[in-house]
Amino acid sequence: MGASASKNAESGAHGGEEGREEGLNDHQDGGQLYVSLKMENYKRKGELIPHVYGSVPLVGSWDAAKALPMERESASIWELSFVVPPNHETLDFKFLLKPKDSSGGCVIEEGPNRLLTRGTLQGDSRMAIFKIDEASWRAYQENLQPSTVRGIPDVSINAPPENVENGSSASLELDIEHYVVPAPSASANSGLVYAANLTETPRIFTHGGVFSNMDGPGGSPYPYRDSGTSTTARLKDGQRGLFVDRGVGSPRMVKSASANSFTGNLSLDSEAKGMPAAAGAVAAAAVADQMLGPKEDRHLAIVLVGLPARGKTFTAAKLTRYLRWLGHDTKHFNVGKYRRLKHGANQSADFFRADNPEGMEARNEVAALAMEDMISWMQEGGQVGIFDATNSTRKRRNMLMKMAEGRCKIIFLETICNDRRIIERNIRLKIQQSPDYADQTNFEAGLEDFKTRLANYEKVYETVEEGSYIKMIDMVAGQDGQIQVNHISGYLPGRIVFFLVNTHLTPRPILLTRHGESRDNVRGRIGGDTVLSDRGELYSKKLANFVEKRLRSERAASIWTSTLQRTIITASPIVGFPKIQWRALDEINAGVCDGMTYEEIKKNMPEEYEARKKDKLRYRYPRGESYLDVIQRLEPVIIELERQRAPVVVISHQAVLRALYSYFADRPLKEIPHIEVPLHTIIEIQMGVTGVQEKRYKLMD
Ligand SMILES: Nc1ncnc2c1ncn2[C@@H]1O[C@H](COP(=O)(O)OP(=O)(O)O)[C@@H](O)[C@H]1O
Ligand SMILES: O=P(O)(O)OC[C@H]1O[C@@](CO)(OP(=O)(O)O)[C@@H](O)[C@@H]1O
Repeated sequence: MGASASKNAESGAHGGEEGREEGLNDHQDGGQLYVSLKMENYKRKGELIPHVYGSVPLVGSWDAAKALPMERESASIWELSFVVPPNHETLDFKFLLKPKDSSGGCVIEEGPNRLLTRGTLQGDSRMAIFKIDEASWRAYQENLQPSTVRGIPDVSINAPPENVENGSSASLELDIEHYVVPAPSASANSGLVYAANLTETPRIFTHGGVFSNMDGPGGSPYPYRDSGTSTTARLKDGQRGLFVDRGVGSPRMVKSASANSFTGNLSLDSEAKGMPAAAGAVAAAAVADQMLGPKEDRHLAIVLVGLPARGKTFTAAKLTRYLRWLGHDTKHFNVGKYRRLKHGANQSADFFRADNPEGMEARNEVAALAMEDMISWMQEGGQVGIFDATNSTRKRRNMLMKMAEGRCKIIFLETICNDRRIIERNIRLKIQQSPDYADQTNFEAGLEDFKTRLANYEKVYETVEEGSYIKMIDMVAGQDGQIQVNHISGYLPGRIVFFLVNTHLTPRPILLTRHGESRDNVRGRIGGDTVLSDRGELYSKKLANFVEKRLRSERAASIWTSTLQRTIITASPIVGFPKIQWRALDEINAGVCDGMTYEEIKKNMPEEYEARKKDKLRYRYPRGESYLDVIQRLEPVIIELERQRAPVVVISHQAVLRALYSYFADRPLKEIPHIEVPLHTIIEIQMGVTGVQEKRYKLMD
């Protein structure tokens, strides 16, 4: 049994530990005491209601009929709270069980009376034993440290104290580089790899086919250099047409291991149609589309349009990452990759002339091949295909629309940039990054060739005026950009527009860290709302020191925390930056398991333990959340992180940071629950013009 007390009747968070009594006496001088008694039983499913009765009128004066019923706090935890004056007379009490329907008599717990003096429970906490089968109830001691953060506003800022050293015992080396540790191999380093290399490989390669180059100027067999694949293209003379193995691949089905996960009520038939691995709004929209939408609308093709070096591949990669993270089955098809594999990576600008019939035919052919691959994949269950090429003439777009007819819905996404300086920078980046110029040792010659290629495209470029489209106009040039949309409707297109409106290229760091070690971390208890351990306190000071040094030269920055006190307290020594509490950043809700150790869950709720072990991503704690639920509620956080132009420090929790990190690092959903996010370590995500880069600092063990 447990009791907690504080001066404030609003507190009383529970953390769950037996035998701790600290913290009470500090809060008993005057005012009222908040007392919270808790009982826990996993086996009884509510036929018996625990009550409290005792020596004072408040709890029935030992009259069982007047005993106070406890309230159900979760599936297995019952709670009774009341307020007493700090100098209240000693309260003797006992727990008793009464049947729900008041039919039979009540059962009073065995053993001596329990004693509450000045809000403190006297003696050892002990199990409550009743003389009926399976009726020993766990009575556990609460976290007695009253919240120190309740009632602080959602946004706050603490100014630097005058002449006060920021925690001398926690001072950092002057050089923060001293704390750098290697990032894991699958880290967030898209900025170092050209995005097109990571796109889909033609099926002809993945399914053992052979690429023909008869109609292209490529010539003899060549090995293809591509950091994203190890594919070697073999060319076979005299072979026309392309071999695409259509008999492969199966729908990506989501099978739920947990009865509570979102597919629980869907028929196998609708599962087989390939629902996304998602919860909440994404799942609801997917179900509605399956049931109500026209068949072709179940698959969406985002077809990029734009001149070279306008950020098409960059945007396509980013959108792919976002949609995948939300749980939409999404693939990025880059026609340039198909072209390089079929015709070689070093075509000169001539290849791209509109009056070069061979070049035109070769380019249309690879575009058609990529489109076919994309549609085949959709027919096997794929949801969103991102088709990345210039598609800069109406004729090419007509070809694509014809191919898509009755098979998928097309939305054109045109990137337009009128800023010469940005285009010049993009061109230089392309020469450095694109495999097209990997063999070109003379940078200036590469530059010249690319500019001629660009001019060839400009001659015949036709902006999109047909069908459904989204135009991003000067979106990276500063605040003056705009998005134009035409004929856009539906859940997913709406989300895509919202995402694109908020993204930009302003370089800035995002620092992700867990709170300092909490008392529950020390005890191995999950969830809860405890304060920090001594080591956790030390980390909070080191973190403040680090943030001050790392963000010294930044004009603006903000600190985001959850609403749980371990993150708020971790942020408290940071001064001079606004702090914002986000409920969305709260740790995964462990529902009825909140406050337990993993061992306790294994022992008391073995089915839950096993179900989570089997499918940690989809498993939803009874009355709590799954990782997929967490991802859903983090979507506004991701949008806001994309929208912010100043640095942000996010102080949150293990599960939440796994989900956020996976977005930046483009890690598959299934890996999210297993990503390592160590305590006392800062993951710095640098957003910039080439993508995302990661750096890690470990401030202490
Ligand atoms: N909307 C945009 N407008 C202009 N430049 C952009 C945009 N988005 C990204 N960029 C920049 O363009 C650079 C080149 O982009 P890339 O995607 O390779 O161009 P494309 O695919 O159009 O040839 C990127 O590294 C990025 O810095
Ligand atoms: O999903 P798993 O691996 O259980 O990790 C999430 C757990 O991490 C913990 C610590 O065990 O997070 P944190 O201390 O960062 O708030 C728990 O509160 C939370 O339930």
